[in-house]
Amino acid sequence: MYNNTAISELIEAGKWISQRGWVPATGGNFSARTNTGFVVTASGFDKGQLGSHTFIELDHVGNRSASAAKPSAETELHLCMYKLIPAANYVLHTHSVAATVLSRVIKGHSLDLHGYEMQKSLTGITSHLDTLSIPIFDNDQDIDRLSLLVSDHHLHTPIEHGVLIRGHGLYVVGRTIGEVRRQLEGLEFLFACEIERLKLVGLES
Ligand SMILES: CSC[C@@H](O)[C@@H](O)C(=O)COP(=O)(O)O
Ligand SMILES: [Zn+2]
Repeated sequence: MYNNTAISELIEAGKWISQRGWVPATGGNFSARTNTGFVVTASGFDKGQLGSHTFIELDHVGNRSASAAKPSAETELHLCMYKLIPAANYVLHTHSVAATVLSRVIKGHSLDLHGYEMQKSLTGITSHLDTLSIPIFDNDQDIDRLSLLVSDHHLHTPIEHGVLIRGHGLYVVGRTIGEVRRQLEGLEFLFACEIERLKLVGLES
């Protein structure tokens, strides 16, 4: 993947994600694997108004070439995903209301969804009877420590679609820009459904 292609795809994705309200107030960050490493959004920009100057190039181990802009504060989590999941070529991190609230309301270490036809929008899920499990990690301002936790977890339970960070947001991965966008949209739909369901039946159901 060439840097310019990746950057254009992420700029487009950023507009779409922002229109849906999933990256308010500069929240969120995006990246794509490239021939030389990966590109990640620079820190503190509105992710709905990205331009080529709002991306930072990093190599395979996360070292960056000299640049005036600062890479995302959560770059280490993107690097972590690329190291853990060889098939992941895109990582989108969003801060939707649904992901933020649901990850707080569920007290355990995973959100387990079943019974929804739309689970099939996630790669590898073929039935509403399957369980779609998204791990939840407690938020931590120390992103290196959080990344280590994610890496340790992956050793016994491989991350397939993404992870939730409690009270913070979602990280979703994909092989292509189309796949990562579909998985993000599918998960957001399911999170919204699950919140509505829990409001009606209560947390224990
Ligand atoms: C707007 S506060 C959110 C940030 O702390 C962070 O969680 C985030 O997603 C954006 O950080 P950034 O450094 O712009 O990539
Ligand atoms: Zn964030």
